[in-house]
Amino acid sequence: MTRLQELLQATAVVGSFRPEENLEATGISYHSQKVSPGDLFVCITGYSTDGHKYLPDAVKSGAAAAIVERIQEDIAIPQYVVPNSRIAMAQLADAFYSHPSSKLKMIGITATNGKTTTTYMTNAILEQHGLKTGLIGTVVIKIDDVKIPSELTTPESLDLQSYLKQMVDRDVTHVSMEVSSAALESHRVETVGYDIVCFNNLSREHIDSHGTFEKYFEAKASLIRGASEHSSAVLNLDNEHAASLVGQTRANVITYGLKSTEGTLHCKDLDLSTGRAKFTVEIIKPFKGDGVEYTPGEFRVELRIPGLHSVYNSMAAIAIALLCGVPVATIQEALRTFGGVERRFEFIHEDEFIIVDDHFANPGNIDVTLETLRYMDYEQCHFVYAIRGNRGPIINRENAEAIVKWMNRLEMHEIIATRSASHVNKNNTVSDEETDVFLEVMNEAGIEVKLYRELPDAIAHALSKAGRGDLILLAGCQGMDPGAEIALELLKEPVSKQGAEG
Ligand SMILES: CC(=O)N[C@H]1[C@@H](OP(=O)(O)OP(=O)(O)OC[C@H]2O[C@@H](n3ccc(=O)[nH]c3=O)[C@H](O)[C@@H]2O)O[C@H](CO)[C@@H](O)[C@@H]1O[C@H](C)C(=O)N[C@@H](C)C(=O)N[C@H](CCC(=O)O)C(=O)O
Repeated sequence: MTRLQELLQATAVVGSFRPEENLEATGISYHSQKVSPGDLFVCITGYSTDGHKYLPDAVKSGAAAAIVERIQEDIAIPQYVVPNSRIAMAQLADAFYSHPSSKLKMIGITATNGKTTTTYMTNAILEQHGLKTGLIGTVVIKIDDVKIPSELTTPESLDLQSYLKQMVDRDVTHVSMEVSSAALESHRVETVGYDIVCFNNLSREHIDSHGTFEKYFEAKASLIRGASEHSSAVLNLDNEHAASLVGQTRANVITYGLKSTEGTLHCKDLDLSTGRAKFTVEIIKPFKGDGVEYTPGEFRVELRIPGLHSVYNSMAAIAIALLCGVPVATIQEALRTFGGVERRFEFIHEDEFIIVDDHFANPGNIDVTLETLRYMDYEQCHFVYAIRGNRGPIINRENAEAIVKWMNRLEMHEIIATRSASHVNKNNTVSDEETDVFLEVMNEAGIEVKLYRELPDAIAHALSKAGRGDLILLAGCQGMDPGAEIALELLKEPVSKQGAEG
């Protein structure tokens, strides 16, 4: 319980209605269905509805006072006016939970692709070092050994601060978290004091919610630009957007790159022939980590997970771990055993032929996945693609163009596609328009498309063609992701029939 007057010091109150001096807030809430008696209810003007409309419901559930952008005169509880409720909520939550991020080593990672893998890798290294860790991201919220399924990539500020408080209470010291552009734009991480921020890559995803690519970049860049002089910014020099931020932050900048040799860390002698990466990390410029001073030198790294994208993700995780003072031998061991995240270039079968499963969400992701094939030794690739649904034809055109670009480079002339809705969740159906734009791009490029109604038939076709040394790439299959499951099931029995095309 916190005295409301004290709590309100945390934010800029510009007006009030029926203010009360001695009120106590038992909690904070922003959804009318989650209000507990005595709560301070924050009315948020949302994208789809307006939280002010739900103030009567919140009062019925016992809200004692409200934060509003506009006074609701017909509601008799004390109301405090703020210019922006989302910012106010972030500030109030931070104060209510006693500023938990200031008691934790906070690592915030942003990127279009690889945020989940990079946070998982970072967390794996920190755990290998014997630290008590927290993890916040798309898949899970991990509070030491307690795991809670995630609803968003980056939680709403109130939930985030509550998780951080629970981490403090359980003696967690280091937190790796994914920071989405949506979260940055909607002030979810406004009051989080990051010790390390990282920007790995940027490509055209989520532009729909930001309007333009520039706005999307600006949202992501704000994580780096807003970092304090006491923090470190880890930037990928090979990505022009990340590199452009080098001179735009007060943070101590640590850079990495495969192509660029100008930065702090350089990845060289890269071997991707088995798909799994082996490389040397060269410390080019001296820098400081927690309790350690690094001088120029080098060390070898072997990843269990494949792909060029994993190399970039691991370079980010290595830079972060070094900044946290984790010994090189611990980093090497953690990365050698790190098993990866589901559906991120996941080897699901390795025998006479290989089957790789990948979520393939956007052009940036397609680029890194297909570029990995360029370095791998295999006979033929059988490419099964589940056309993306529910995101409109623009992203499907861009995805198709990215696929064509790489199919040409890889000299692949056939793609096995499916628009089956049975394999996607209810929010993710594939429209005719989305399918047509894909077929149009393939047709223009002279690529033969074997279009199957059902994913199992498409996979069965690939399996019937696969020979010794071949690679089957299962790509796409958004939603319930049973592509891998179907393939493994089909492998148990001889393929008797090919599916119905059409
Ligand atoms: C576009 C966006 O960011 N939307 C988020 C936003 O929703 P909103 O502003 O539309 O909220 P709203 O539905 O209009 O409601 C307004 C207010 O009324 C309240 N309300 C609403 C209904 C009701 O019955 N009672 C009630 O009190 C709501 O709690 C809210 O406070 O605020 C909500 C509450 O925090 C979020 O759940 C919601 O995320 C939605 C589900 C979402 O899909 N967000 C995506 C875009 C997102 O954030 N994605 C990123 C990942 C992107 C990436 O991978 O990079 C993420 O971090 O997850």
